[in-house]
Amino acid sequence: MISIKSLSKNYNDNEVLKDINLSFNPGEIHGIVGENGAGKTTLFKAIAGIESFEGVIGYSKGNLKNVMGFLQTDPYFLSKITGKEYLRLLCKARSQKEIAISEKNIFDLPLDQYAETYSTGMQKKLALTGILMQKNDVYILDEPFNGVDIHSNTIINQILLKLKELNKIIILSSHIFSTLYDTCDYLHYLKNGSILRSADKSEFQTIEKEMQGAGIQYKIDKLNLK
Ligand SMILES: Nc1ncnc2c1ncn2[C@@H]1O[C@H](COP(=O)(O)OP(=O)(O)OP(=O)(O)O)[C@@H](O)[C@H]1O
Repeated sequence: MISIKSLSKNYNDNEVLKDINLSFNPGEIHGIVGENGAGKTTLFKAIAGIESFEGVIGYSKGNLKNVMGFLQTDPYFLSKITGKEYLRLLCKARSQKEIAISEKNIFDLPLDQYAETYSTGMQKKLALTGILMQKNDVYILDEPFNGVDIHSNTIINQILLKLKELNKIIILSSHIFSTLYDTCDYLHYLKNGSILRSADKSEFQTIEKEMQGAGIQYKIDKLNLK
């Protein structure tokens, strides 16, 4: 289990995360939803251990960093590294034995091409393939569906359900509610750095309505359109 207790984060005077308390169990898919700038990526970076924070993030099975795959919104690649080299590097980082990389190329990526020349969606698929090949226990996926074609979206959906079946911990963010309905067991609505509401599937619609309705009429009125 991952447990987050009293997590807060400031960037100078900007309090980006405020007293977050959450827990994630194996075999569960959790979705973090919220408007742009709500703090989703900051929360993910804190869990991934690449951002400082106040509070405690605990993992019941040892060092989280050694068993976690983090898919960033815009994955970073070293220059002049091919897709194949990248995947090999990630496998080596987990001391995986030499494996037939081309067999794992489920998104049909041009693996001999430099990763930096890939399109946005291809880069996301390469990074995702890499963390899947690592056979991690925990997956943190920042907008895994964004910029990815429909066919690949379906594949990612199925992968998530398979990971759940394998008792992994999965935490993801998305702005697309239909995909969240398909995959997530729980949703957490992050607003201005605080968890406004956590819900199981039976209450997803409440969160969707809350998010859709958040002051829209007031904002449109302010435009004073004529
Ligand atoms: N490195 C940084 N330095 C200063 N402020 C930052 C930094 N990173 C993020 N922020 C601020 O933290 C807040 C939360 O940003 P974050 O990227 O976590 O939001 P998000 O919910 O992931 O947004 P989006 O849906 O647009 O991806 C924003 O106000 C942002 O400007």
